[in-house]
Formats: sequence, C-alpha cells, structure tokens
Amino acid sequence: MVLAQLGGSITRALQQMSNATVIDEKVLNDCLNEINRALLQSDVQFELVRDMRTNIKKIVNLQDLAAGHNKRKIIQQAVFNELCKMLDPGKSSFVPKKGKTSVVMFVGLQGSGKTTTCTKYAHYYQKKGWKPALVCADTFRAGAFDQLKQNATKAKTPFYGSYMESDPVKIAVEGVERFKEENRDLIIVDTSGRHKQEAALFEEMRQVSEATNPDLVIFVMDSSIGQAAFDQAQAFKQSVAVGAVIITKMDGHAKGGGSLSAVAATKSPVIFIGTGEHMDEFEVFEVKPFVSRLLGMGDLSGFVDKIHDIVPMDKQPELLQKLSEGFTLRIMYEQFQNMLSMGPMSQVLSMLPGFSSELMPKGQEKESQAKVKRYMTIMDSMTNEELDSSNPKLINESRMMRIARGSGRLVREVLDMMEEYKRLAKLWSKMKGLKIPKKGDMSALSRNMNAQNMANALPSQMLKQIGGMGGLQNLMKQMGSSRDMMGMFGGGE
Ligand SMILES: Nc1nc2c(ncn2[C@@H]2O[C@H](COP(=O)(O)OP(=O)(O)OP(=O)(O)O)[C@@H](O)[C@H]2O)c(=O)[nH]1
Repeated sequence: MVLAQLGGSITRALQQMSNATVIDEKVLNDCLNEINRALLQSDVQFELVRDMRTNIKKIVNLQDLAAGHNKRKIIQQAVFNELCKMLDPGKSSFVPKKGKTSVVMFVGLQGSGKTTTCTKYAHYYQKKGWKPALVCADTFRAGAFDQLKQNATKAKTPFYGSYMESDPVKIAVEGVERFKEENRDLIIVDTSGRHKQEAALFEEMRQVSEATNPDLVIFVMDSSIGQAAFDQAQAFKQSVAVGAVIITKMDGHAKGGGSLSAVAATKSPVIFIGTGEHMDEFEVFEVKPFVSRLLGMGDLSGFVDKIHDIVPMDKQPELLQKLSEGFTLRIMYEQFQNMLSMGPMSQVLSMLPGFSSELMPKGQEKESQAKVKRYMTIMDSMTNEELDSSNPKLINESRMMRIARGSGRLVREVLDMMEEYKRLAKLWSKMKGLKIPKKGDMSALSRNMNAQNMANALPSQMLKQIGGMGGLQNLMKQMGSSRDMMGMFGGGE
C-alpha cells in the first residue's frame, strides 16, 4: 500500500478519538494534531495541512452539534472529505478516445521515471485494445532512445526515434505525423528531462508542445522529492499546459505526501501512480478509492475490477463450466498466466480493507513469481492428456522423470508443482459455488468472503503474518465496519 505509514497514523488518530468516552474540544484537537503531524511528516505542503485543519474545525463545530449527533462519524467523514478535497482539483483531465487519434506529451525532470512511465501508459492502453505508439523526442540524454526502444519492444508497441537527429522538435513532429498516418489512436511523446529545472528544458518543452499540439500534457513526478514537489509542479505548469499528473515510485517511500501537493500546484488531477519498476506496476488513480485505501478501508471496487481483468466477463461462463468438470493442470496453467499478466499480488491484495502490502514483502513476491514461472516451464513439457486430466495419479513416476528431463528441471521440482496443483484442486473443491461478482456488485463479493474461504485462499505464510484465523476474523470484522464507512462516505458500493 502506498503511503502505508501515513494512512496508518491517520487511522490510529481517528481510532484513539473513537476510544474516548466523550468527544470534546481537547479530544478533537489531539486527533487533528496527530493527523497534521502525520501529513507533515510525509511531506504534504504546510499550507495544505493548515487549510485542511481549518476546514475540519469549521465543519465540526462541537458546540453546535446536538447531543444526539454521532460526532465520531461526523469527524471521520470530515477527515475523509478533506483528504479527498486535497487530492481532487475539481476538474477532470482530457480523456483520450479509443479509435480517435490523441497526442499525449510527457514532461518531467530527468530520472523522474518519465520514459518508464510512457511505456507503462502505452502498455496499459494496449491491454485494453488500443493502438498506442511511442515517440522518443529526448535528444538530451544519450541512451534515452535505446531505453525507449527496449521498453517499447518489450511491450510490443511501435516506436519512433533517431540516433542521428539532434533536434527534438523535428523528431517529435516526424514521429507524430508517421503514427497519425498509421492511424494509431494514442501517440505518446517522451521529451527530455534535465537534472534540474532550467530555462533550456522549459524552452525545448514549449517548442515540442507548440509543434505537436498535444491533446494532453502529462507531468511525471518522482514521489520522493518531498517538499520541493509544489514548486516543481508549478514551474512545469507555468511553461506548458500540464493537464494531468502521474506520480512515480510510490512503492519506495513512506513519504510521498509531498508529491500529492502537486495536485494543488498544477490544479490537474493525478491520473496514475507508478508502484514499481515492472510494466504492470501502474495503477489508475482515483481519489475516493485511494483515500479509502489510505485509511485502511480498502478499495473493493478496484479489487473486483482486478478480478475482471483476470477473468473477463465473456470468459467467466467458460471458466466456470471448465471448473465444474474438474480442476485440471491446464486450468492452473491458464490461471498462472493470468496472474503474471495481472502484475504483483501485493498490489491486488492491498485493495482489500485492512490488508497492507507490507504483509507481503517484495522479495517474497519475486520469489513466488519465479516459482510460478518455473511451474509453467514444467507444464510446457506435459502432454495434452496430462494437462487435461483432473486425476493427479496419472502423473506417475516415469511420467514425472520424463517431464523433468523435458523441462530441464529436477524431479523434486515436478513433485513440488504437483503438490501445488493438489493444494489448488482441494481449495477449488471447497470453494465450489463461489460466484464471480459482477462489476460494481460489492455485496456479492462480501457474501462470498467469509473467513474460512479467505483462510483457504491465502498462502499459509501470509495467514500466519495476519495472525492466523483469529487475526483474519478480526480483519473481516474491520471489513464489515469499513464497508459501513465506505457506504457512508459514498466510496464503496
Ligand atoms: N521503484 C520504482 N522505480 C521506478 C518507477 N518508475 C520508474 N522507476 C525507475 O526509475 C528510474 C528512472 O526512470 P526513467 O524512466 O529512466 O527516468 P526518466 O525520467 O525517463 O529519465 P530521462 O529519460 O533521463 O528524463 C529507472 O530505474 C526506473 O526503472 C516506479 O514507479 N517505481
């Protein structure tokens, strides 16, 4: 979970307030002080924090609240709303339309993650059936074109650039023209960065922008820049028409609140956040779900969307039909494939209320991805008969030796994979009848989620970290109450 520490501190402050027998001025002030401290510690700009406090105090006038009022809920709601307000510039950014050509220009300082983010952005839309293309107009940094080329090739996205040409405007114009002719619907122009803000950078940006006339300029900002965020964002906004912000490296820093101040500086919404170096570590940013997650209330709608990414609507009856005929190795293979394309598991799980990606350390996640890939290599050496059978006994000793030889793995590893298959087959048989909720149908999801189902689905190590079955039940209780809160804030269902 990004900014997990900040979220944890705010939640604790609200919790402490809730524990007080009477909520008076002192209790409210203590709570707000605690929240302020947490925001400032994570580098949110001082003025924003001060305004937030003033606004909450204005809304929550304890003297005016009659005895019957639920002060706790009103305060919690005010904190939630103010956090949302801080992150919401009140206007949306340009949204490209599939099938219609849009030009999107990326700007930012060198090292902010601009080039990586261009590819992530292209990949995100490509997965949804768009036809993006990348133009490298960074002639300042040697190697920038190679990097873009490498990333674009990995993402199977067409690209344009030049080793010889030194005029970024010329390259940008040529690239955009070329891809317009090819009817690409999302033309992404990567511009050069500098180590620091300087006149040459802004002049070049302005010229590229003038020549390509982008529909949207996206400002890419590294979340770790702290208090400097506000000024940096403002400087870019003054030079080009920044219409949206993407904040990168939200995975690495407990701080990062500073970058959220960019919203106030550019008056443009944050549209995505980068949460890792991997192409899929890229999340759509939406204010309410983000604040919900920040406060440990989860983002059930995002979670359901992820499920639909893995098993699209039109494939669901097919999968359920296949599963009803028995859990085969081929189904496991396909699910592994989906899992890998979906991106890191911690990102998905962090959408569940009360979960934190801290529960799943990065190293461990990489390890489990490597394991999944190993299992897939092993399955690549299996026959159709083996893959389509739901009887593990079919894979006898001699078959195992053959499969190990064919895949270049150890027999022990084939055995490991079969154990994993049996574990998942057992899990599936227990989960029979589970329905995949429709998009937006949160109640179906919660109906399906009882502690036993969840306990079965979680890796045992993770269950231990949560605090076993007891810890999980507590978490589910929290989920219940967080759902109430989400409903109250209009964030969940
Ligand atoms: N952890 C983490 N690393 C990231 C993220 N986004 C980018 N990076 C890394 O940040 C470093 C710099 O990224 P680049 O894309 O090369 O930076 P850039 O802003 O394009 O640099 P210039 O092209 O020189 O302007 C690379 O090592 C990326 O892998 C992110 O969201 N999380």
